[in-house]
Amino acid sequence: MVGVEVAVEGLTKSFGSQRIWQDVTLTLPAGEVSALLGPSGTGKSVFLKSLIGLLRPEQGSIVIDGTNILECSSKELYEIRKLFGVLFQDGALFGSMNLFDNVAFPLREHTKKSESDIRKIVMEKMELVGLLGAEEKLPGEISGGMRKRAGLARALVLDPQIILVDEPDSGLDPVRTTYISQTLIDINAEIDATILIVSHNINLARTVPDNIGMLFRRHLVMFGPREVLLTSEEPVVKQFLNGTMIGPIGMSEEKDEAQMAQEQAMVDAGHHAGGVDDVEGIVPQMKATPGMPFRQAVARRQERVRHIMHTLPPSAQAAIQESLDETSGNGGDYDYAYSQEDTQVLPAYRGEGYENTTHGQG
Ligand SMILES: Nc1ncnc2c1ncn2[C@@H]1O[C@H](COP(=O)(O)OP(=O)(O)OP(=O)(O)O)[C@@H](O)[C@H]1O
Repeated sequence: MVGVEVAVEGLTKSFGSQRIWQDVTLTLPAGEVSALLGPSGTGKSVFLKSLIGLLRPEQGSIVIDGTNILECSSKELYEIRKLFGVLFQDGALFGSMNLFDNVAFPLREHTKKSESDIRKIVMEKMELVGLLGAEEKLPGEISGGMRKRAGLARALVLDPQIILVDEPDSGLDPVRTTYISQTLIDINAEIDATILIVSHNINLARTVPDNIGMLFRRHLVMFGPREVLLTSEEPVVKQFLNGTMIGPIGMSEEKDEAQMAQEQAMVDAGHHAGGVDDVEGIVPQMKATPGMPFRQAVARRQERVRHIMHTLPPSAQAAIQESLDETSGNGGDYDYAYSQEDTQVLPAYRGEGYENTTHGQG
């Protein structure tokens, strides 16, 4: 079963007189992984909360499984919400419950499953996120990365068709961020859920999603196949992807012309603009861990993108054509990104944070 599509049209949200974003239109393709990027404060979390009906945009529609959740009854909304699994930034665990009970919570709340069935499901999800053995721990006793993975396990127990993830990288080091990214890709391979990740992590944006969108200055700058954003010449997109100070994104507010000119002059005079050196173009997308099912979303997306190819900018078309050529050459088989040695890192990592993990001896 492939996850369901989420179709957003003309969505506008304000708090009082503060407009957060307006006229946002995008479709999360069924069963694919999408990411929504944007500088801090552009309303990514507000967008995510709107999709599950926790916040109510004043205009537009959000159609999920044939139902516009902005117009439906609360009973219908309740049913639609059951399709979702949500991972909030801090994992949103109950501090007084151990990880097992936290993960079991939605099952006890929303199903009539027996305790032995619940145990089976909980242990399966704990294994998927690499937390087997930590069931008895309290959220306060584990690292932020483990809490996130426990939150992810809990988001998965009702077999969601849509998974929303709010900043999976917040508070994690780059390596842990990559592991959680890998877990999300593996989950997509395994259950074919529609996934939306909200983030401002550049590495994650470059390597994880099939589709990318970006919010800036109260508008959706773009949304489409990853190649469109990753090859974009749009100044705000280029600045974001390279993390430099040069461009329209400022420290707090948007910059004015005078400030941009002043910063450009400093850089011209040899001042480092920060960020990495210009990374151009596209790096390969993460693949499911060897041993996981083949990620069906890849072929589905290729088929979909083939049909809209002529509507995309030339640079994106060229990048897509290149990836199509690569995969058609060997009968649609993708070579694995990880060597045998790399995969052996995983079990060791899975013991991360347990008290009896042996540490190096200096
Ligand atoms: N319930 C609320 N009531 C009033 N204003 C809110 C509410 N929730 C969010 N906001 C405002 O909406 C704006 C966008 O916030 P949001 O958290 O969605 O940004 P974000 O893009 O997710 O930022 P970050 O990347 O820093 O997490 C902020 O100005 C925030 O103050």
